[in-house]
Amino acid sequence: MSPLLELKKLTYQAQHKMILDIPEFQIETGEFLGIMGPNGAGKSTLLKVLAFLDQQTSGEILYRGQAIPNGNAPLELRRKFSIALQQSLLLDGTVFDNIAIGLTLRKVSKSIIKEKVEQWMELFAVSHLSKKNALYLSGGEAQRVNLARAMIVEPEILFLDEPFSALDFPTKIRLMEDFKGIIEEAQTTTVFVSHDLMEIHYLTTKLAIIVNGEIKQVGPTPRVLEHPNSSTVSFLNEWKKFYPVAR
Ligand SMILES: Nc1ncnc2c1ncn2[C@@H]1O[C@H](COP(=O)(O)OP(=O)(O)OP(=O)(O)O)[C@@H](O)[C@H]1O
Repeated sequence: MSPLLELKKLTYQAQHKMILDIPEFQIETGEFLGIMGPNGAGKSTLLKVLAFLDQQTSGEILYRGQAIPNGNAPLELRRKFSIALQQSLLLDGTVFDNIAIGLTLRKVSKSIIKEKVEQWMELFAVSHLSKKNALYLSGGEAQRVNLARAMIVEPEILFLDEPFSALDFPTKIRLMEDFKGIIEEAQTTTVFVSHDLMEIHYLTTKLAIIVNGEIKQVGPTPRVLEHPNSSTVSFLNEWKKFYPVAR
């Protein structure tokens, strides 16, 4: 069976600089892929290219074995993807309306929208905030609403760019626990950019380490963390001094 998404000979250049150079890479259905690497390594750029929010300079992206024309991913395909960023980018309106937006755009009936929003508000423990203006939420509440908004459309792939990084530690832990249960239940394929080894260790099943725009190591998360290769060992060992998941 073809991978869900596949990159072939992909490059991304900006201002004559090579930002990404990925000869091949696959994302399989159901995996929770972590992307980790130093500042400026190309993680967010890779996420944007994978989600068809930005165009590669050369190479191909295949969805279920079919090459997608660069810069012309059909709306039908883009609607299978959801993205949540570090900044929740909520709109001036109620929590209910913010979570509903993906369904409203898809012209889903009001009764189904109500049913689904209530279901997702409950899963993310924000039902009590339903009528509150989303611009006045705390950071943790806003990120719960952001994730509910991304999940309500039941995406085939969920793309996350550091969604927990601005949260204080207890808020982060509580949301990560809830989120992990939700993703496991929904079995959503997830691509997760993070700086934080604790988040990566707790959430992901597969880990790609990117340095200078190249994927230097990829494999099951425990294996990568326990057996860094010569290109990733210095990056991972710095982290492991403070978060000793494996030596
Ligand atoms: N459109 C652009 N024009 C110029 N440079 C760019 C552009 N897009 C990305 N870059 C550069 O590409 C490199 C990778 O950026 P990117 O944001 O993908 O890295 P990152 O790994 O997500 O970084 P961080 O961990 O700091 O968020 C950076 O040096 C950035 O300045």
